[in-house]
Amino acid sequence: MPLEALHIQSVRCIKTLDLKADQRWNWLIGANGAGKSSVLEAIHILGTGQTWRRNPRHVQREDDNEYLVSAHLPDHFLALRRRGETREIRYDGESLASAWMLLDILPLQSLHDDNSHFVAGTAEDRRRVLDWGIYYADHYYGTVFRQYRRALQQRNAWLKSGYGQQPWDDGVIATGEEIQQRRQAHLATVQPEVATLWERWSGSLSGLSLHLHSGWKEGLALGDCLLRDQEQDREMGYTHSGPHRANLAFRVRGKAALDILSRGQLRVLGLAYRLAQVKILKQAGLPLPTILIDDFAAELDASARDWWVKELDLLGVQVFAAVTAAGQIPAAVSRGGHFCLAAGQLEKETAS
Ligand SMILES: Nc1ncnc2c1ncn2[C@@H]1O[C@H](COP(=O)(O)OP(=O)(O)OP(=O)(O)O)[C@@H](O)[C@H]1O
Repeated sequence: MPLEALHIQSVRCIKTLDLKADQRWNWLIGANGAGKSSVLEAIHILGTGQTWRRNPRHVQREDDNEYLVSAHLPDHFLALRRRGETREIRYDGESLASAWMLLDILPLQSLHDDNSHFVAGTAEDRRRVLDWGIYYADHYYGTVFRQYRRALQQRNAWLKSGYGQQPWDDGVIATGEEIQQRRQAHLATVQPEVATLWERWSGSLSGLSLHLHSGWKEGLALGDCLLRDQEQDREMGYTHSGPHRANLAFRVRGKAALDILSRGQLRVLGLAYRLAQVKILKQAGLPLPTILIDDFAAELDASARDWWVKELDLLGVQVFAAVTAAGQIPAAVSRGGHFCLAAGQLEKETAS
């Protein structure tokens, strides 16, 4: 569901900002500190209820005591207001009970910092990216994921306190094994698409493979692992094995991508993965996300930028991308909205 218009109030350096969005390409242009990431983060907050790993209190503009982000979507209006610890989300005037619902109202694929460099990031970064794709491709995944999280929280609370009767592990085991199966099934679909996209860009660097480590000892059932590690888990006060410890490894010709690719190549590989996630949604006729790209040009040469925007253009998605100068925008996609920012304000808005 593309954004049609956006209103931001008191987010980071932005006092108030209104923009009319293009259905496809929206370029945020400005020097360092101009407020480009602040616009992208405001959209991210509206679509997820969460900030970009910052302390939520620092998102609010200094000297203001609440912030607001709202958007017109086709036939709908979505608004999120936060004052201190209180957050209110309204969809067509009705209060939303849970921020989870935002994920389906305004699907977003956010590419920023660790999310953009997730191939070289932490296992948690890669799990988050992996789960994002499965959430949108597999309708039941979100439910299983939440059930697992709840069961794991109960188990960990018991491990920490040591009081009362141990909760049954059945819930953790059943949902944990199911998460692993769904992740594997999803990767089987994504892998050929990633390989095709990667080879289209890299040419000679073929032989890409993805490997999912379940998060518990290979060859053992999750239940057996939990039983085996029970004493250790009690000593440490948390559960060592399960899909919350899974990892996704990228290999090129049998070697860890991290060891043989350059920073720029690692970013392209990550982007190929993110493009493949959207491609399989498109093939399945599912709603496509709006793509938020912070620091579009970082570590990419002109040919990598051209490759990326061409692939995004083929997908037909709405994009918001930040660049420090208009010259970084590839000619093929220089159409759309150009929003020039300085000191948190929109200085010039042009549309073609
Ligand atoms: N809570 C806040 N209140 C006021 N200003 C803030 C707040 N948080 C951050 N800022 C300021 O907002 C400005 C814009 O930051 P932002 O990250 O949006 O810039 P940017 O245009 O993305 O820059 P870059 O190209 O360097 O990434 C910075 O000068 C920052 O110090």
